[in-house]
Amino acid sequence: MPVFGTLVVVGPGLIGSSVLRRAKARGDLAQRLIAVDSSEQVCARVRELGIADEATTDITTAVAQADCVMLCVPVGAMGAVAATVVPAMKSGAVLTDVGSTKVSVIEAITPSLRADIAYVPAHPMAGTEFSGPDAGLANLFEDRWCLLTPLACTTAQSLHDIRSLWERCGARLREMTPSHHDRVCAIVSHLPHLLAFTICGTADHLAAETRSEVLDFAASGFRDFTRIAASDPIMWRDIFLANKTALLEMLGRFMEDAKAMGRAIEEDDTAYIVSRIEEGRAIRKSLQENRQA
Ligand SMILES: NC(=O)c1ccc[n+]([C@@H]2O[C@H](COP(=O)([O-])OP(=O)(O)OC[C@H]3O[C@@H](n4cnc5c(N)ncnc54)[C@H](O)[C@@H]3O)[C@@H](O)[C@H]2O)c1
Ligand SMILES: O=C(O)C(=O)C[C@]1(C(=O)O)C=C[C@@H](O)C=C1
Repeated sequence: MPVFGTLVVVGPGLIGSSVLRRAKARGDLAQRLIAVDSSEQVCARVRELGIADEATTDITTAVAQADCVMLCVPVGAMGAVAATVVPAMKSGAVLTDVGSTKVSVIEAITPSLRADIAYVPAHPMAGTEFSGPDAGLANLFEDRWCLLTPLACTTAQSLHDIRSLWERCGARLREMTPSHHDRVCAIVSHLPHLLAFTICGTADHLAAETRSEVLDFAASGFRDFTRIAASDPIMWRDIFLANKTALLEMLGRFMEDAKAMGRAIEEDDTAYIVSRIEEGRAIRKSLQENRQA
């Protein structure tokens, strides 16, 4: 039995097209799949890939047919998209989103909400450095966490249905408050991206200044940073600005710890250096045991 009659995915990029692929592959997420994108090129590609029953730029006509609308656009676009989508939705339908930040997305969407539309904010903690409809994978969410931040306007039925949808995508589910979500993601996702973009920039500037070949020797350690540094600039600009408070708090904590490591190196404090490295190794091991690495 499908969770929804018609599921409309707005923004069938990496995340949206992964949901569509999973829905096509299983057949029990929704009876009918509609992809909506502001780009006609993206819609044409979705049609070629055959991952939706319909792909259109006509957002209001599409969402009027939806039992569930899933917003998969960059977090900075969520408010404007919701302002167009919500008035056109039919009574009793469910609105959900996959944004990487929750407080700002909820604040942006809330002014458009209606009493007869249930809203379930969600965030699948899975992705890659690639974007667009070609980047999606039917198994992207397998064994990954999907974080849900239910609100007063999240009915029990809508929460149950969105939980079922993500379970059928293979995800593990956890519920938390939006502000807790943003602090957690600031440290495990947003700060690592900030560090990756920064270290690549620093190495690149050094190479330019010294006209040297430093980057030619960027083999394994540095290469691992370059994977996430290849991520989409618009998506990450939006996330950094949307989660400013939590991200700056984590950046401050990180800078204190990095300075402490610097002092330990300066002072040949071997015990401190070893204990921090051992902490890092223990975290990697626990992720592996939890099948997250
Ligand atoms: N990439 C990840 O690793 C990841 C993981 C979890 C959640 N997210 C979140 O999912 C969302 C989508 O990320 P993605 O990586 O799939 O992005 P993406 O760039 O692959 O896809 C976004 C799509 O939205 C479309 N779009 C943009 N503005 C639009 C608008 N106003 N109306 C209609 N369509 C519009 C774009 O044309 C594009 O096709 C973001 O909110 C992001 O924070 C991303
Ligand atoms: O694996 C990656 O490349 C990702 O960037 C995925 C990642 C993450 O940082 O873990 C990125 C943003 C999301 O909101 C969720 C997942």
